[in-house]
Amino acid sequence: MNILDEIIAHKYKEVEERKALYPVKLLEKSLYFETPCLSLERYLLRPDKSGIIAEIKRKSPSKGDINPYVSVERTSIGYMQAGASALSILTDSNYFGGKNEDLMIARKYNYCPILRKDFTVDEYQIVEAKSIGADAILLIAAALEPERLKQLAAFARSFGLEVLLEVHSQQELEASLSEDVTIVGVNNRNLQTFQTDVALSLELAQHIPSGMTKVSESGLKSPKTLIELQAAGYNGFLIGETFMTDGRPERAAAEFIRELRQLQQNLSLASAQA
Ligand SMILES: O=C(O)c1ccccc1NCC(=O)[C@H](O)[C@H](O)COP(=O)(O)O
Repeated sequence: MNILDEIIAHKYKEVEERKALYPVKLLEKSLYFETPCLSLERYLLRPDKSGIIAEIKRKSPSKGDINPYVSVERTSIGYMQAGASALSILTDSNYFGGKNEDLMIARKYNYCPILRKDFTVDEYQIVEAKSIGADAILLIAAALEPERLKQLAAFARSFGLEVLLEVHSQQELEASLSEDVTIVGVNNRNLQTFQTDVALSLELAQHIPSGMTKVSESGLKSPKTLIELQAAGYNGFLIGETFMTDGRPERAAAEFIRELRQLQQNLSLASAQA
């Protein structure tokens, strides 16, 4: 069994337990339930922003502990002050050390789109995502049958949540697209080997229908790589480890974004002179 299959099998059990503990009616009483969502897609396309979705990730199956005692309040505020476009909060506890409260803290302190990064397999988790203040959810093509994925995407949209569809191949992409998906993420991490390779994003870019917002996910370590991805049509960049392995993730993000802006400025100067 690969790690994704293991995570998904565990998630089905976890969701059944949560349904018994916190019935949907209880979730619907949340403070955030009636609040309109902020559009992740719109923020990723804003020219004044970096396109970076900065992630809070305490641990992972590939790396073990990364930053287990991170302050979500300080880091999320710092990420946004550094120029991130949005936040990604891992709420899976068993494999990533996250919790719903992390997202609720990020929501309390930031006015920006928040992606609930979890392994969504059931409508219950979508109601939960909305109730804790998320603006978007992740649906992973490798974890769901295409028809099931489309049902969940439609359900998410009915709550105003946007969907980031995560794919690893052209086949997954073609099988999972629907009118409810406008943001496609290519995950550069091979979940069998845990190796990351940005070449996958560069290769799949041409197969993502125009009009979709493209996000490259995982293993993004340098601003130069983002410049290359931008040239291939990517507007969004999901970054976790590169920031979280620094004792001060928000400082790492600020340095990264400063360097990115400098590279972008050099490029536009060069093209103006040409
Ligand atoms: O990160 C892992 O080890 C992992 C293993 C199995 C499923 C998902 C996994 N990661 C989740 C993510 O998608 C990443 O946290 C996200 O794309 C950011 O990646 P990175 O910048 O490399 O931390």
